[in-house]
Amino acid sequence: MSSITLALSKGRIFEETLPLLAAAGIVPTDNPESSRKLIIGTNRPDVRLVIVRATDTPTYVQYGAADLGIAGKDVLIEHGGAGLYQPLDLDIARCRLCVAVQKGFDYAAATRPGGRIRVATKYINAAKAHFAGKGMHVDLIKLYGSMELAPLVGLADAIVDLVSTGGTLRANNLEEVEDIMPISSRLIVNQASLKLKRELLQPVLDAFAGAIKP
Ligand SMILES: Nc1ncnc2c1ncn2[C@@H]1O[C@H](COP(=O)(O)OP(=O)(O)OP(=O)(O)O)[C@@H](O)[C@H]1O
Ligand SMILES: O=P(O)(O)OC[C@H]1O[C@H](OP(=O)(O)OP(=O)(O)O)[C@H](O)[C@@H]1O
Repeated sequence: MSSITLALSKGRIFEETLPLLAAAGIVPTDNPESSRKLIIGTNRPDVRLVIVRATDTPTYVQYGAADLGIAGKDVLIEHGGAGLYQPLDLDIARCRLCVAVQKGFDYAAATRPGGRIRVATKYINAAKAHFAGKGMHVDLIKLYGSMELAPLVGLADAIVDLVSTGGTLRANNLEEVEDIMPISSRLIVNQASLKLKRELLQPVLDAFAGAIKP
């Protein structure tokens, strides 16, 4: 029997995907927050979930280890999108990619022509494209999390990070100085799976499309 595997990350993407799964008649048998299982069954014998790190989701789908998955646009930009079909913006896990600095830092002066700043980020590709678009040279420092700390301890002048409520920036005496782009999560599908398993995948894609909040 043919079956489909959906790659999801724990936390906000899993939580916000539950209603979409329900619309497709799919109910997970375990909650990854309380279970240590990485492969989770569903009420449907032909559908299973694999629980991966958010940044790994496109890789599982690209290589066909999962037929489909849900990943943030931020993650997709860094991955590059090779081998992936991206049919739907699910409009979940919404936030925005921003440049932020410590309050009081003169970003306008530091970014004048000829200026050079150090920028810490997990989002190297997106940051590179943003500053290249402004015609600026920046020194990028790759971090894997807690970017907000970098300007506070002199590691960088600015960060490129995700902002939602702004609470994390405020708590760390930082302020947003540039809005780069809105971010939400997209459905991604392995291109070969879409051809070979269309009969199983299409109803799931259609149900997700119908369940997206207007
Ligand atoms: N504060 C936020 N509000 C809304 N959406 C967010 C927020 N932070 C991140 N996201 C979105 O949710 C996705 C998953 O975020 P999550 O925090 O679960 O993983 P992560 O910790 O960024 O990734 P990893 O575990 O691989 O380091 C991100 O890729 C982004 O698109
Ligand atoms: O504007 P806010 O509402 O404060 O949200 C912004 C924070 O959310 C994300 O972190 P997340 O909560 O995912 O933590 P993690 O990256 O360490 O998992 C992001 O990296 C910011 O730190």
